[in-house]
Amino acid sequence: MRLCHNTLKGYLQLLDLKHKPLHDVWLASRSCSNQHRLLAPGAQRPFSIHNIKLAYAIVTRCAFQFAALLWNLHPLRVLLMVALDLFRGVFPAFRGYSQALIIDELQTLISSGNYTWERLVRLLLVELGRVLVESLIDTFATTNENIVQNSARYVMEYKQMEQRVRMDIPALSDPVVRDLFHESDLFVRSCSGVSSFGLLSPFDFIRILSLVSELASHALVLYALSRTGGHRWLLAFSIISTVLPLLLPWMGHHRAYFNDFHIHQEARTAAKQERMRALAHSDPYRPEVILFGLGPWILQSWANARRRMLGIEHAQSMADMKLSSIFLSGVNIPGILTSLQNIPLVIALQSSSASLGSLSLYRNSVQCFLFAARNLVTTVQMAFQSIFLLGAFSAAMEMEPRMQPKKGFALPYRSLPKGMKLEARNLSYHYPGSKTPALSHVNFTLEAGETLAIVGLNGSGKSTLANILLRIAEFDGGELLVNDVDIRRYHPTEYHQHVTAVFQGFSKFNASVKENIGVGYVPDIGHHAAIERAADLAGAAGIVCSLPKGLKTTLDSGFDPTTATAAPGATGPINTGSHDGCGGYHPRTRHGLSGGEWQRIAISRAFMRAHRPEVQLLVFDEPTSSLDAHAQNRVFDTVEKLSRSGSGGPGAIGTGGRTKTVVFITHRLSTARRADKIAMMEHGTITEFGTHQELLQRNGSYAALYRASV
Ligand SMILES: Nc1ncnc2c1ncn2[C@@H]1O[C@H](COP(=O)(O)OP(=O)(O)OP(=O)(O)O)[C@@H](O)[C@H]1O
Repeated sequence: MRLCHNTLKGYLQLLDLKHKPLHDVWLASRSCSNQHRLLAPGAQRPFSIHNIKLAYAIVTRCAFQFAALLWNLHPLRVLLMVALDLFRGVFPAFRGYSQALIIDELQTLISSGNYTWERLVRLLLVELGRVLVESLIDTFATTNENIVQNSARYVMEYKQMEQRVRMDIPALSDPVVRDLFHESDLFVRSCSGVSSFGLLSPFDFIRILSLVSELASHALVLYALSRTGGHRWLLAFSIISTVLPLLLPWMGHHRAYFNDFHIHQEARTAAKQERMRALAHSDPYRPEVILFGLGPWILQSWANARRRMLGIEHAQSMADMKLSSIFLSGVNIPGILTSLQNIPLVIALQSSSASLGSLSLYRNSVQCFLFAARNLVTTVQMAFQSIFLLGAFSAAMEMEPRMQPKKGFALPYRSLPKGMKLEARNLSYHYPGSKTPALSHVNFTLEAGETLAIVGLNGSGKSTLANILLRIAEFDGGELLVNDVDIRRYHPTEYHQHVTAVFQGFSKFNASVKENIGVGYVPDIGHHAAIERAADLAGAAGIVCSLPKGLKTTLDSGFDPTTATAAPGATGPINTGSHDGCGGYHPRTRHGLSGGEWQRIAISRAFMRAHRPEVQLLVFDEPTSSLDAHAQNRVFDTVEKLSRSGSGGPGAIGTGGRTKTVVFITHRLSTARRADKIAMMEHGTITEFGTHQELLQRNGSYAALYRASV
């Protein structure tokens, strides 16, 4: 009755898992015995009943999709791959049989003294043919498998990147989502055998088939031999002595490896060690490392982390030693048991009429069985871990960006002729994990075509407000109406086509000037004229002309994510290089730019699309903080022209009526005077809002206005 109850409970749990979102099943596999903690992303899951149930739930939901993905790539090749893997499994048994026939023939030759070589030569030729066919099939199977594997990796990498670029900031700022993508990435990389689990691959599932067929073929040979020889006890002895060495390392072996505390401590220490190593190797950080004399501190911190790491590794190995006992690890028990397998052979040789060939086949089969069984255990362990990564991959593919409107709620963007109308009502926003709000009850209305300057102290929420207006971040309270429609009803991708911006922390790419500017409007990235026009509007034409290769000059951002060799603010050109396909090396020069020059490149990027008729909102977050007074005025004059229609038809700029709304963020009240309206921000809220004149009247003077903002 009790058993029945437990079975029912287990079944209901499985049913429950079946209905849980895949993401939740994957997350459950990361739970530790300490309920408040999760296993680090990429950590191995313990082999427990709970995890086996989770693995089963993942396999039943994802294996078919994964198989379908492979099938859709190359149906014939996949079929061939599975068939050949099954077929290759029986090769070792064939090999043993063929070699046993040769040994038997040799034994007959020697014992009978009848030297007719004809049959032996025939057997040798057959063996040669077998080796040839085996290696041909092996080569074909490996090539076929590589093609399937590479295609699968291509498709999965593509899907993974597609999801990555689809995700918005609210989704990616969730640490669980970041971990999910991390494990999904491990799964994709594991397709070519590269992952934190070692030589793991989703193709391990297929390798299991091959190992099972190998085991079955050896078992069949052993069964046939022991039946004809009549020595079943020999077979039993061989099996026990074969299986025991496999079981020994497992006996009483709860590895410290799976200890939650050790996993977390190890992950933290490894991260610290890696941070210090990166700091020592990185050139972008070099000026501050030198200036602040960070060398000894880096060394000390790295050494502490390294020593702690070695301590953890030592503690783990001691725990392993304790569990499997010093005696067992000191004496080569598996070796002794393997040599014990020779005993039945010697007895059989003396007591029966068994031939030398059949005994050698017997010995070979036992050895191969042992080897294949060991491989199977390792492969199953790997495949078990792979299942959770597969779960992460499939769950990541199901993720939806958080800012996407639900079906039925979405509306197409509605344009107004004069630009974008913005209306914030009690807008509030908390950064994830932050106790104090970055924005709190922000209220303002900006009519279409008006210019708004947002002024405030550091940390008052200006950039956060800009990101919300640009639909980069999602607010968590209040309302934001764009052209009288709730902004959450617009699809972010569509909305972004109607805005352009210069971010305070704009991107600097290690790429040509052309690409650095052209990404502002990708359809025109190849049009030199469009890029030159944008650079000219931003006052960057002179910079481009002075560069050695003009628009084609490769810029140095000061940060290289792959090699981390470039220095920030480098005054001279830096040499990096690229390898050609023929083993040659071409040194490539990257050109550094000053802070103000980079800022003009970023403004050019925003100007690539600012003139386009569909663009209705221009947001500039501290666009001129590094520019001299002359350049600053020039940029603001251009922004003014860009926000008005010209006489040259749609897209022309000039002095006509307003067609775009402009929001710029500044610390300077003198700059803010250029705007139609000024918003003074303090502690995440707007304390003053109105025209320049209104604010002056309310506060009396600039000084009072400034004090009001402080
Ligand atoms: N990613 C983040 N996570 C948590 N808090 C953040 C994050 N970014 C900004 N904040 C906090 O939100 C508040 C507003 O930041 P915001 O960048 O909007 O200020 P700002 O007015 O633009 O400042 P500055 O003039 O220095 O650019 C600050 O208190 C800041 O510490």
